[in-house]
Amino acid sequence: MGREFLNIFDEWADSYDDAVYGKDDQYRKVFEHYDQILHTVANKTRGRTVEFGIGTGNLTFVLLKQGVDVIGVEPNDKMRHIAQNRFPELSILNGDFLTNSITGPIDTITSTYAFHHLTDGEKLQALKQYHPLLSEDGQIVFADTIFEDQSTFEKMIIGAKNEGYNDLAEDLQREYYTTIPKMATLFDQAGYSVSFERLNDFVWLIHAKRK
Ligand SMILES: C[S@@+](CC[C@H](N)C(=O)[O-])C[C@H]1O[C@@H](n2cnc3c(N)ncnc32)[C@H](O)[C@@H]1O
Repeated sequence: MGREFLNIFDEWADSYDDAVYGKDDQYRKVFEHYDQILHTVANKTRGRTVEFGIGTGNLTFVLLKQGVDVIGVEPNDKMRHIAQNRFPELSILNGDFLTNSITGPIDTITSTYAFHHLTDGEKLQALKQYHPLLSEDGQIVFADTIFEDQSTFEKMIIGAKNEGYNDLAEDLQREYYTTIPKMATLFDQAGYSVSFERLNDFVWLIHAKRK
């Protein structure tokens, strides 16, 4: 479940790092301040940490540099091999947000640019699944594309089309991007208090603690 977009990363794996560092016009705004976003997430991360959807390992790199005890989880074979070659010593599991062999206690669950691969129903399921695995002061620190409300979301799709960014417009309509009010409800229903902080025009920091 939540694995329906994995084939996109078979194609994207080799050029993914070019996109995050501004070489793909369509995604320039999505990845604006990418390194700063990774550092914002890493600076909030502490203790035994699980990172989902590590991709080529860019957040992982920052976490390891900061001495964080991290376990990576990545379902796409190509992405996982890139990351494993980059960090031969690191434990990187073949799993996803919902199906994995992670056991608690975990102090931080983190992820960047990946939680939108789950439907809102699956997001709720994942958040409920993590609750008993988190230590008493455990936390979730995500950065992902999310919109203030439905009308902002629709304007971003129209904006992408007007710019001729058809891949981006298609992506925004294909994957499971959600809105802040909906995400806040999901965290509340799963037993967390949550806060949001804007990191660029598309991406917000989502920081949650067990209630
Ligand atoms: C846009 S990339 C983000 C990579 C990296 N976290 C970053 O910030 O650059 C999304 C990653 O999420 C992974 N992914 C896709 N579906 C997933 C799922 N259901 N559970 C966990 N990871 C998933 C993809 O394989 C890909 O590596």
